Amino acid sequence: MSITENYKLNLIQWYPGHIAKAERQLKEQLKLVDVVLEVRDARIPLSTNHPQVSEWIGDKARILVMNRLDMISSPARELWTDYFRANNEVPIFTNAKQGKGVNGVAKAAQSAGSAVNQRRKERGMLPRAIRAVVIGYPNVGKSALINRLLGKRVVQSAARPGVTRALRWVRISKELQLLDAPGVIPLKLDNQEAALKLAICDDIGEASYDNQKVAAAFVDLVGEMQENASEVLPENPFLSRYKLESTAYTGEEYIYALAEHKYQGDVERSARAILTDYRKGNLGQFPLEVPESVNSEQLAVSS
Ligand SMILES: Nc1nc2c(ncn2[C@@H]2O[C@H](COP(=O)(O)OP(=O)(O)OP(=O)(O)O)[C@@H](O)[C@H]2O)c(=O)[nH]1
Repeated sequence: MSITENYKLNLIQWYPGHIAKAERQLKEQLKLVDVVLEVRDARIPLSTNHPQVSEWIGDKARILVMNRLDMISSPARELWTDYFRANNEVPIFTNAKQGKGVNGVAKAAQSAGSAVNQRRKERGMLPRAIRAVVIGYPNVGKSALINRLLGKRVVQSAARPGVTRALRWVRISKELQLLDAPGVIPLKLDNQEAALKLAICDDIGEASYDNQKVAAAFVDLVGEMQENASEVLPENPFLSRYKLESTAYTGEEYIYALAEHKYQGDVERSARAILTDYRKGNLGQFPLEVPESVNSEQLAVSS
């Protein structure tokens, strides 16, 4: 049985009308640009990939940005780099909060868009600035990336998922323009394994899930990763943080045991602490997905 089935998780956030509207807005934004900067959460590169994005982008140039570099380990980064290279993609890893890797994104956008000016030249037209848009799932760091590309804080960047609004062109350089409003990719939650990881990473609205179930599933997921992909994890994240060994418990039992051990029996507090600690990096820096041989689907399936 999979972890999500085990906890009867049914994570749903967006209404169909809301999804259709977000999709329409995204397609409008995509029509305006030469280059698409697609931001994913480096902790969950597959779960922050919407299966229809490639179709929506069509033949426009795409730069794949793996944000939250600071939240994964170096072996995880290497595994993902190799995985994407094998698929003919060169991901750019960024920490948009601190600006790391962001210059590389601007350079890549400019060179990816240079074909536009080549075509204009062939038609006897003058070159123009390359137009780009940042797109991605809610809360992956789109606004933070735009702000860093601009070098100042003009786009609201919030810890709350889904805080994004109206359209304007902004100049990054003489050669590069950006839509100041990021394109929000509607969450695809019919894959519950992916939805669980989005919830753990706070890339989904909090109202839509039960902290205790999600935290319990997270503990189980980490346990499976310790068995299958230990090279990307710290040795014993829960023991180090809470002085309470996790391996003897199921995720659900652990939430209760931790509540007794540290939070006067308050299970909700225990669950929230675990999720917050992962999101803040207090359990160490590690991803929830690794590619290929130890791939995420396998990790999500318990015996
Ligand atoms: N640790 C870390 N935090 C980041 C990084 N990038 C963004 N953040 C933080 O993540 C939160 C969400 O970032 P935003 O830039 O608002 O994300 P967004 O994708 O624009 O979100 P929506 O507007 O909800 O679609 C903010 O608290 C940022 O400071 C990063 O690389 N590392």
